[in-house]
Amino acid sequence: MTLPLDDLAGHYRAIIEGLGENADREGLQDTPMRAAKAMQFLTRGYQQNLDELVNNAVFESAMDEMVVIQDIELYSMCEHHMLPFIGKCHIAYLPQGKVLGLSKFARIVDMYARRLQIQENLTRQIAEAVENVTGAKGVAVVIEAQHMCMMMRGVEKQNSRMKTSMMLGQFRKSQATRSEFLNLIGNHR
Ligand SMILES: Nc1nc2c(ncn2[C@@H]2O[C@H](COP(=O)(O)OP(=O)(O)OP(=O)(O)O)[C@@H](O)[C@H]2O)c(=O)[nH]1
Ligand SMILES: [Zn+2]
Repeated sequence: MTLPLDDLAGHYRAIIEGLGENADREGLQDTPMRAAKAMQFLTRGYQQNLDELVNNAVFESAMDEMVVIQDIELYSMCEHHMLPFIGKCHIAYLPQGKVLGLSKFARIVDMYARRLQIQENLTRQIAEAVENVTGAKGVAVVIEAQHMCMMMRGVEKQNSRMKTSMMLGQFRKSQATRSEFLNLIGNHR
């Protein structure tokens, strides 16, 4: 399902005028529709769902050791200011009979990142999705990101990063499992 763009473009025109600009001047004539398409792209996660995305790419496997997918890049939009936050996501899971197609981890990250988010909820949603799809004994997700709302405006801090983690199942119960994961992703960086 794709939402109609004309309404959104009209709202962008109002924003441009609200800024005191002339929406009809040459450089801005196509901007409302362009901006509407860009924003729809940046929030395309609303048009996706987990079942279609995974597309049955869950495979039987006797693998029962930790699997880590590291440094999945992430572009999201903060729900407070509608400004980007950008970073990396690391995912680990302990399979129990089933493994998930590698690309699907990145697709899950994107589906939830490409919405209006706060980093904490994004972290939790990714972890729960991986748990649901794989039935794993445990899932861990760490996100480290920089928020434009803190860099370009507000407190204007250029170097701070936010780290969030969500530990489910064995990663929550066992300090050793958690440490193994954090060591593997080099969490001292
Ligand atoms: N916990 C959390 N906070 C976030 C995230 N993205 C933005 N924020 C914060 O949301 C808060 C909104 O605070 P408000 O005081 O309502 O808004 P504001 O006046 O624009 O805040 P300042 O950014 O401090 O200027 C700010 O502290 C932001 O830094 C996020 O992903 N997680
Ligand atoms: Zn913000």
